[in-house]
Order: sequence, then structure tokens, then C-alpha cells
Amino acid sequence: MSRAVIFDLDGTLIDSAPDIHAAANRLMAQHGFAAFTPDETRSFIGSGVPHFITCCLTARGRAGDGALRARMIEEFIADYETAVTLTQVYPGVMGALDGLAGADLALGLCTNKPKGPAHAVLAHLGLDGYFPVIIGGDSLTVRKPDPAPLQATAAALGARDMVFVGDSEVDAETAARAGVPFVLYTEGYRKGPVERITHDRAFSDFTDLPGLITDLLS
Ligand SMILES: O=C(O)COP(=O)(O)O
Ligand SMILES: [Mg+2]
Repeated sequence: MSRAVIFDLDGTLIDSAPDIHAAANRLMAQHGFAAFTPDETRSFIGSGVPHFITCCLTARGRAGDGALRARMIEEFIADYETAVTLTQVYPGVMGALDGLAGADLALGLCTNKPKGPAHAVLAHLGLDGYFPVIIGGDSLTVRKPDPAPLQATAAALGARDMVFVGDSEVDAETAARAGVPFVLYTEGYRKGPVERITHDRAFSDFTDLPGLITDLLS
């Protein structure tokens, strides 16, 4: 199969910010730090766990503590595997994935979430069967916005023509650096306005996605 649609995960297919917020506050409490608001932790999402923990420590004035950071990354990832109960699939996602798979498009996932937690939440939500290829934030030595994870996902799918669907500035930069068309989901965790994010198409309702993709790949 040579045509593929590759998806980001957090803020694109699933609203996982409530679980990430809860896990972050468990970790902060364990280390005696004050809790974050949901908006604060949402603003830390998008560049993977090491960056997320750096944001948490920077906000509490402890950015320079490398040993603490390393310990907290490990503890966060361990907790993250079971932090799935507050996460919801965005409306219309299953129907859109069924439509795309039925149109003979290969589906892949390219996320900065570590592979273990990504598999766990996909299985919990019944989404795991859709993606034969999943590249996570710890699959390679680099993460998005480096183009390598997206290129690795495409290579593993055997895709020649593809589209990347994501919610963030990081995803837009990844697609641009890989030379792949980018479709922006506007209801996720972007940090700035839609007009400031380079994209080929944008959508806010998953029922519109199969049509957009068919149009872009034709
Ligand atoms: O884990 C993150 O920081 C973001 O994950 P995503 O790449 O699926 O949006
Ligand atoms: Mg995302």
C-alpha cells in the first residue's frame, strides 16, 4: 500500500490532557511541589516527557537539578502507563478512521508520547487495532519536530504518498521538515492561533477529515 495517513496522538485523536494533568500532580505532590492547573500542564504537552518534566521543574524554580529531573522522568513514565481512565477519544475519530481504512489508506501513528503509554491508552480506548505502525517519543534517539520519526513511520508503512494529521506547532514543523502535507486539528493543544501554524488544511470536526484527505492525496 503506498498511500498513508499518519496521525499524532495527544490532542489529535485523544484528549489525554486530564490524565497527564493528574499524573503530573501526583508526581509534584510526591516531591513536595505545588500542583498545576489543567491549563498549565496542557501548555507543557507536545514535545515529549523530558521536555514536559523540564517545564514542570522550571515552573517551580528547579530547572537546574539534573538528578531530580532524571528521577522524575522515570517516575512519570512508570505512572503514565496506567494513566488512561480520564482520557477520551475526540468525537468522530472512530468513524473517520474506519472511513480512511476503508478507502485503502494505511494508517500510522507518530507521537512524542512514549511507546508504552501510547499502546496502553490506545488499547484502553479500543483504538489499537487501527495502527500497524506506531513510532513513539522513545522509539528513536530524536523526537518531533525532528522529521526522522515521521519518516520512520512512513517507511515502516511502505508509504510513498502521505499526509500528517496533528494538533500542534511541533507537528506542523515536523511535517514541513519532512516535506509532507500537514492537516491541522484545531481543537487540540496548539499554543497559538490557527493562522500562525503552517498547514495545508485545517478541520475541527472529524467527520470532515476523510474528505479533506481524499482531496489532498488525489
Ligand atoms: O507527549 C507529548 O508531549 C505529546 O504527544 P503527541 O506528540 O502525541 O502530541
Ligand atoms: Mg499532539
